[in-house]
Amino acid sequence: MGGVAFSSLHLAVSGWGCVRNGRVLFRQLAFELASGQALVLKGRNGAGKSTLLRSLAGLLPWRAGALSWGGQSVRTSDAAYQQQLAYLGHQAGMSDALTGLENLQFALAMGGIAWNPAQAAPVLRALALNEVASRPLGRLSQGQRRRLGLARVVLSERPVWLLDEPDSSLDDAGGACLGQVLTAHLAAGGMAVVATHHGLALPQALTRTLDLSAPRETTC
Ligand SMILES: Nc1ncnc2c1ncn2[C@@H]1O[C@H](COP(=O)(O)OP(=O)(O)OP(=O)(O)O)[C@@H](O)[C@H]1O
Repeated sequence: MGGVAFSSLHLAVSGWGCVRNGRVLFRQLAFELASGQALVLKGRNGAGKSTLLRSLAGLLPWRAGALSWGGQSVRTSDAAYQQQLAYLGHQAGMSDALTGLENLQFALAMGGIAWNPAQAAPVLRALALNEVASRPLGRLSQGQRRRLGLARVVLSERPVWLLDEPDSSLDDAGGACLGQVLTAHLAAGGMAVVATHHGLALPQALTRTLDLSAPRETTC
């Protein structure tokens, strides 16, 4: 699929805690990721997977903790940190009126990336989007929308992927595509934090799992 190669990246989270509706979802949470590594977030509905991802993306406040990128302490609002992130939430964050391709072009332009058809073609092909990407998003199925969201992440050229249930609505083939796309990203030196209720086809040696269900003080 080509794409950008990353190297010598390091993300560290320590003492991380989030509160929602006055309830502590987790505290003293810690993990580190280096180039080529993934953290899979597991846990029952409401355990806090989305909250953790959104707090790491700077979309929700966190109550306590420290974050470092490349050995330097950062805040989630810092541009230097934000520029590393590709976040995929439950919502696609795309316009139903625009076609899939137009949505991708717009999202990439917002991230300062010029549309490159030669670079986009293999990604669209790998995600089986060739036939549907020229249709308005509003006429696509949930799984097709999810694949477009993944295409946006892949084409973002960002090293840190924060993915909230990227496998939702995907069929078996889509799940396999997701595994390939993630594996290629890790092989290129990227990193990922991925929430899922299912199994992801990821290289085991490069993947750790953090279960937010039971413990309130979690180190990984
Ligand atoms: N918009 C919101 N406003 C207030 N509280 C919320 C909101 N969204 C979620 N919560 C609460 O925050 C807690 C954690 O929710 P979160 O969405 O992070 O869990 P999750 O592990 O991602 O769940 P799921 O597996 O269902 O996606 C839950 O108790 C939930 O009720």
